[in-house]
Amino acid sequence: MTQRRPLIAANWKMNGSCELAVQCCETLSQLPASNTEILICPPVIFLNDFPKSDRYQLGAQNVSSEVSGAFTGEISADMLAAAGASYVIIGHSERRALFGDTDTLVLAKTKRAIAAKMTPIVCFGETLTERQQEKTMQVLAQHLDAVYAAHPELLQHSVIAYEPIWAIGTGETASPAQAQAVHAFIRTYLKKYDDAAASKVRIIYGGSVNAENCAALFAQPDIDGGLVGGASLKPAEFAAICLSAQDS
Ligand SMILES: O=C(CO)COP(=O)(O)O
Repeated sequence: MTQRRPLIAANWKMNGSCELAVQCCETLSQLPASNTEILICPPVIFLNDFPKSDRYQLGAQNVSSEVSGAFTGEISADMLAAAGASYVIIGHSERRALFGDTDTLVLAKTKRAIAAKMTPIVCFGETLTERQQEKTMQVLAQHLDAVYAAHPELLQHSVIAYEPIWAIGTGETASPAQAQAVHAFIRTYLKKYDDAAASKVRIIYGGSVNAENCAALFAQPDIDGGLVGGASLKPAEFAAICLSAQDS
């Protein structure tokens, strides 16, 4: 890791309970103070089950692209911020694949999050077929362009998550070298939008991160933390992952 502040984010997806929230707080509150930023993104219904703490921040897993109005089932950026979310995950591959989150929506949601003073964690990643066809960088470039080409000013307010779709929930992680190569590509590519912001932006890795494989990933120069799914539902393992980021 580098001079950029490490960020370890838990994406609970549609899992968890208020009991897990309580357990998670207790476990994280025992961690020694450090420079690592810890973030929990539970289903929004549980945001209020987390007591305020300087050990962790809270985030959401999605946000409406609209400000307010007749959008049944949606939650606006201002509402999430008022509920205590300081981050929001945008464009997760599950949203893109299952809920129609297009590049256009990802851009609109990113703008809304920033306008509400939240930090968007904007997710990008290739499918297995795209990787096998050696199209990873091309696909990423296209999706990065969709958000940042016309709006380079958004980059300084963003966190980027690289989540290869073939590594999500499969137990198959990108090797540290594979992940580093893509993170370095993303950082270099982003320099054309804003050189200073590209050096500073945190690029976190997601896809089967666990307590065993995290140290080698976090030791890579362009990997600034992790976006953790399954392993974040086990408080002790998530705490171990957070500790590992402190040591790297
Ligand atoms: O999608 C992810 C985080 O957003 C990764 O999920 P897993 O850690 O369960 O593979």
